[in-house]
Amino acid sequence: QTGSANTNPSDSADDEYITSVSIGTPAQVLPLDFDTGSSDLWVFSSETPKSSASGHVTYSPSKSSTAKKLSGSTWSIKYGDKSSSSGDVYTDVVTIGGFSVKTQAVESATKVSTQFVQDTLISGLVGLGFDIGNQVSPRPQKTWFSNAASSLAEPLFTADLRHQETGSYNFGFIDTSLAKGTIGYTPADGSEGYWGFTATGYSVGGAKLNRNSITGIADTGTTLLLLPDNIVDAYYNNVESAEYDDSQEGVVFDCSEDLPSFSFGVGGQTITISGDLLNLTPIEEGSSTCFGGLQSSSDIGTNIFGDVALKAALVVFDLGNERLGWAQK
Ligand SMILES: CSC[C@H](NC(=O)[C@H](Cc1ccccc1)NC(=O)N1CCOCC1)C(=O)N[C@@H](CC1CCCCC1)[C@@H](O)C(=O)OC(C)C
Repeated sequence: QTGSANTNPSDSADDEYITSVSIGTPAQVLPLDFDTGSSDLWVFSSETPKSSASGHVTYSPSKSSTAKKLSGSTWSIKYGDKSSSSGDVYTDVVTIGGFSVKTQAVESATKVSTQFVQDTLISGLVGLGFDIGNQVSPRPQKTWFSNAASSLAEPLFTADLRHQETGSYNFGFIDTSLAKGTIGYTPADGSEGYWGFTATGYSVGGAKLNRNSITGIADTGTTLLLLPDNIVDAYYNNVESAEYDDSQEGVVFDCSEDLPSFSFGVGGQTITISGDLLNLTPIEEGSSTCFGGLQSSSDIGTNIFGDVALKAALVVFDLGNERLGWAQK
């Protein structure tokens, strides 16, 4: 068996990607953000304070004949951007891209931080990280993918995120036609709950790849490509108008500048992110100053190959073989 779900950028900056998920009987369809950087499936629900839930699609377990309360279980989660949520837990049928998991832990939010209240485009997250990262207590729950894996044709999923167009999350199969290049595989380290891996080097503007290990995570839930300062500086030294903007907390530049590409080596392949993918968006509507898709990882403590990098590739999250595959798109 397999599953295939379309995913769409939330806004003109591709800030996040939205995928429709069906929960319960009859199906309640919610727009969720698939996040390989976390391992909890949680939703805005009938238990979320009305003031916080305003403008959001919500899940009502009481309206689902297959919902069951997981009594005594609670959850609480905090993300890299300091947003947070918490609540209690139900199990219900969850269908993604036509594939159903009958008894999936659906974490219902009784509290959500301001960022989530304001982001009315999503009603929660589907964590696609490793089960060890799940935040339900006293008994951690499995992710949707972990529950699905044993029934899928192959225990893997692919992410095909695209700039300002519809992409896909495919489960149980690899559609190689989505990629131009060969898929290069490298070991994935799930010990922290994320999809960790090591890139073998980088280059700017199509120059020869210099060799230096960059250890980081493949994270569909992070907008940017976040790398060490020395690499960020090496890139922006080629962008004449680039400067650090304190209020934007990142490097900005003239929107009119042609940006060089950025490449990194992984699994014996070279993934090249085109210059236009590295211009994220004007800092404000109509501004001629733009915000860079490549920024420093120094205040996070880990390098993150987020959506800006993932948009350049077809990425295979291969749980069965504990490896990540990358192919140029
Ligand atoms: C350095 S880690 C920062 C990362 N967040 C982000 O990347 C958020 C995602 C977002 C987009 C739109 C609206 C709201 C939030 N974007 C962000 O901080 N941006 C500021 C810079 O300009 C680009 C947008 C993050 O916390 N990712 C979470 C998932 C994320 C999904 C959206 C809701 C908030 C939580 C997760 O992947 C995570 O914590 O990863 C860990 C391993 C770092």
